Amino acid sequence: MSVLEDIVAGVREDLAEREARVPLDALKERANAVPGALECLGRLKQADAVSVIAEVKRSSPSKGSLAPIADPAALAVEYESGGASAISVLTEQRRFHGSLADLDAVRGRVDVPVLRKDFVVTPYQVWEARAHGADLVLIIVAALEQTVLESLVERVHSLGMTALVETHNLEEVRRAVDAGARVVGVNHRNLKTLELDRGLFRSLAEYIPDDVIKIAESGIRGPHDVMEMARAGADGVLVGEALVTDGAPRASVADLVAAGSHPSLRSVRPA
Ligand SMILES: O=P(O)(O)OC[C@@H](O)[C@@H](O)c1c[nH]c2ccccc12
Repeated sequence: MSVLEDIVAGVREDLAEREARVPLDALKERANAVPGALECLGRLKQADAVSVIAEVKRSSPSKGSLAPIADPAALAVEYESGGASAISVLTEQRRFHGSLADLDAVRGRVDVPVLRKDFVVTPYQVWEARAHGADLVLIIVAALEQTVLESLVERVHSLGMTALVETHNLEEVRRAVDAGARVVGVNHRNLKTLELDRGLFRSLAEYIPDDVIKIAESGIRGPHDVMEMARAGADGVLVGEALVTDGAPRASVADLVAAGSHPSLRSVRPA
């Protein structure tokens, strides 16, 4: 079993328990009662800037424990005041030590879009994301059959949210685009082997259509990497570890944001 399959198996078990507790109808009612999802496309693609999606992440299968993060909302507020375009919240429990309670806490304290970062395999989880105030939902191509992928992306969009469709190779980029993705992420980390390839975004970017927003994910260490991703065509970056481990999240986000609008990048951006 790959790491990804193992994680998804755990996610399905936890999901069955929640489905037994909160029936879909009740979830839908709650989803319809919360404020509508924020528009995300304009925030993720900005002229002369790289959007920074800053992540609340305690732990990961590749690195183990990263930071305790007793107050995820306080961290998210720091990210927001540093200039983050969106906040990513891991809600997977077994490997990443996240929860829907973290999502609720963050949603309650920031005004920027919030991403539910999990291993989404059924529509129930999409309703859950909306019911807990998410504006963006991560959908991982490698975890899904094409028909399921298409229906999940459609469900995310039909609930007014935006899907961040994550890929790891050319075939997955094509599948993401076919499924109607408006935002495609390239994850430098392979979720099946946990290996990191920082050159991956650069090699796949040209296959993502111009009208699709491009996000480089994982392994981004600092301003230098943000500039490199911008030169390779990234509209945004998704950063977790570097921000949760360095002790000055607001300043670190601000440094990444500044790097993304560095004057030297003007020549690489289409006018
Ligand atoms: O902590 P990093 O290396 O900056 O990575 C953040 C983010 O890209 C990573 O957490 C991630 C990207 N895609 C995922 C899918 C599932 C879980 C986690 C992820």
